Amino acid sequence: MEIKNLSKSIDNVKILEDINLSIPKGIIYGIVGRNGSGKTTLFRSLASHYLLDEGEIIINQQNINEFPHLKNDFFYLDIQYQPLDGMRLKTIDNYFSLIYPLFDSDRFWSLIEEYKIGDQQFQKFSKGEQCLIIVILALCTDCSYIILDEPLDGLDVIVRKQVVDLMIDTISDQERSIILASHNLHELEKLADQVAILNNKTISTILDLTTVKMSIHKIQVAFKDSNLPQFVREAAESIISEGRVTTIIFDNYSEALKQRIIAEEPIFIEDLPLSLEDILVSKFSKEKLKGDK
Ligand SMILES: Nc1ncnc2c1ncn2[C@@H]1O[C@H](COP(=O)(O)OP(=O)(O)OP(=O)(O)O)[C@@H](O)[C@H]1O
Repeated sequence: MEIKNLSKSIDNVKILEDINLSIPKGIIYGIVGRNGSGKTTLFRSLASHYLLDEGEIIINQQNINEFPHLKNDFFYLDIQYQPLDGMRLKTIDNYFSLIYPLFDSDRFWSLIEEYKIGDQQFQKFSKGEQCLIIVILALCTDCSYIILDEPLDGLDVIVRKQVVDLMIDTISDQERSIILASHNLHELEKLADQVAILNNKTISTILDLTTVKMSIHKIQVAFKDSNLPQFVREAAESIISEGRVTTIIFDNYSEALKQRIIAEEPIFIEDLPLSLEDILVSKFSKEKLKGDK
């Protein structure tokens, strides 16, 4: 799917401006943004709940406005409008079978049984159970693009794992993609293949996490006299010191650089796991860091 130059205003206020994204099949694509940055507006635009002011959405080289059947390729339940409240599972099954002619009812009931979900009106299920049901519903449609708004928000570790397993199952045939919003970077770093940052009404950065994680490196180091060698300062993207211990993020870390640091005889040097937050720091902090030196 290609999103080209998408812009959207609500009540004459520009919410999204010139969004460009390319979302391949078979991946989990994260959209990160602060509260109010426009994630839900983007999702409503993709799901054709909103008309676009400008731009186009292209699937297989076809504009979805010119080929309206392609709009059925998006799964998006706008839970702010509580679309399933009042429905029991049987009604939900009937409803989805009506909307999506290829809805797989057998699979729906077998997953409901597998995840031991009882039968009651949708609004009476816990948040985690509601989330599981929504992901199960998405999985049982034939939609290629499954949009989930904060799917793991507030779930305990067990339900979170169940939802994540279902998501991975969903994309495993390489025929579908999951597009999910989050403001929780830790959540996305384990899950998403690519992440787009929504900031100031537009996509400010797109990160391919697999590639990025190979080049960015985080270490903790301490030197006897607390002073960092100048070459380390110059190579670093981010430096945070607490007493003698300094945490450093490098873009383009190499074995040669590591050996050069070791040659300075630090008291200790240790590799640290890299988080998505570190990646963002490394991408955005260079200017600030230079100013601090
Ligand atoms: N129907 C509406 N009428 C007026 N303003 C709206 C409407 N929907 C969204 N907005 C405004 O658009 C901006 C983006 O809202 P949106 O819900 O898309 O953000 P979000 O990134 O999903 O936020 P959150 O992370 O808090 O869910 C906000 O400033 C919001 O007030």
